[in-house]
Amino acid sequence: MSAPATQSQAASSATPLFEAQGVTVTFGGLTAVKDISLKVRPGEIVGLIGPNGAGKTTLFNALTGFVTPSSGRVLLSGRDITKLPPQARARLGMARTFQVERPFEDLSVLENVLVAAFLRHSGRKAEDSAYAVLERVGLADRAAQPASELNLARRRRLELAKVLALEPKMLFLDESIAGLNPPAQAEMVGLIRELAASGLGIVMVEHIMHVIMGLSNHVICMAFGELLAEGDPETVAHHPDVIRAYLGEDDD
Ligand SMILES: Nc1ncnc2c1ncn2[C@@H]1O[C@H](COP(=O)(O)OP(=O)(O)OP(=O)(O)O)[C@@H](O)[C@H]1O
Repeated sequence: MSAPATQSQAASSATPLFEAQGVTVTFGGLTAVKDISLKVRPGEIVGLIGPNGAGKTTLFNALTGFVTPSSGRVLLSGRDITKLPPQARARLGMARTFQVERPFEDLSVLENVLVAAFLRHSGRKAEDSAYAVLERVGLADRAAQPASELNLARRRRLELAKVLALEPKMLFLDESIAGLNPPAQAEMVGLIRELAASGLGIVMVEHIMHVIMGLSNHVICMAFGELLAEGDPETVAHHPDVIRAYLGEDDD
């Protein structure tokens, strides 16, 4: 840590891993997301919060290529990917989970992960990679079990395993924790922390306030499509506009 940064290290830390610049999304006359910007560096977790209908999912979709912004830019390692579809972004190292996990129910846990692992590797290497990912998420002992037999907590971890098998640099997590019981929440929180510590950049949408505040390095709060407040969790949690926006909302 004490050695001076080389020029290339300095350059790479100057360019965020992922960046959104003034992203706006309109549906007909409705502006669902207005002029939102964010940066994510390797190992950093950015949390998106906001009351229902604030535009979080729409922003998330715009960041991951499922919706095209009406204006603004999305960059991965400095490269403009605004117009790239999700599959092309996946090849460049971006992966997302979905709010409702959709495994291939009839396939085993391992086979589900293999489907993704084969997009990166072939033959034995893909199998080794899939096993390694199952170890990482704590599902190795369930490898042979049909996905349909997993409980919700394990289905969430399988969803995560499938995206990790794509070997992303940037991970987008859409409510991976909501709906889980407290022990399963704690497990998922630990897992997400480990993923960030291993150098992944993470953007997460989550309704459970104490979870997102505990995990995020930087929090962005939206309301009516616009930025309401951003900063470290403490600052955002105490921001009067954020408190006002959440009055009457039962977040957890
Ligand atoms: N495909 C679409 N067509 C038209 N309007 C849409 C579309 N998707 C979202 N909207 C509208 O955009 C606004 C933002 O919705 P969005 O789902 O992004 O909010 P959210 O913060 O994710 O809400 P929640 O927390 O309830 O999931 C809402 O008014 C919604 O009705």
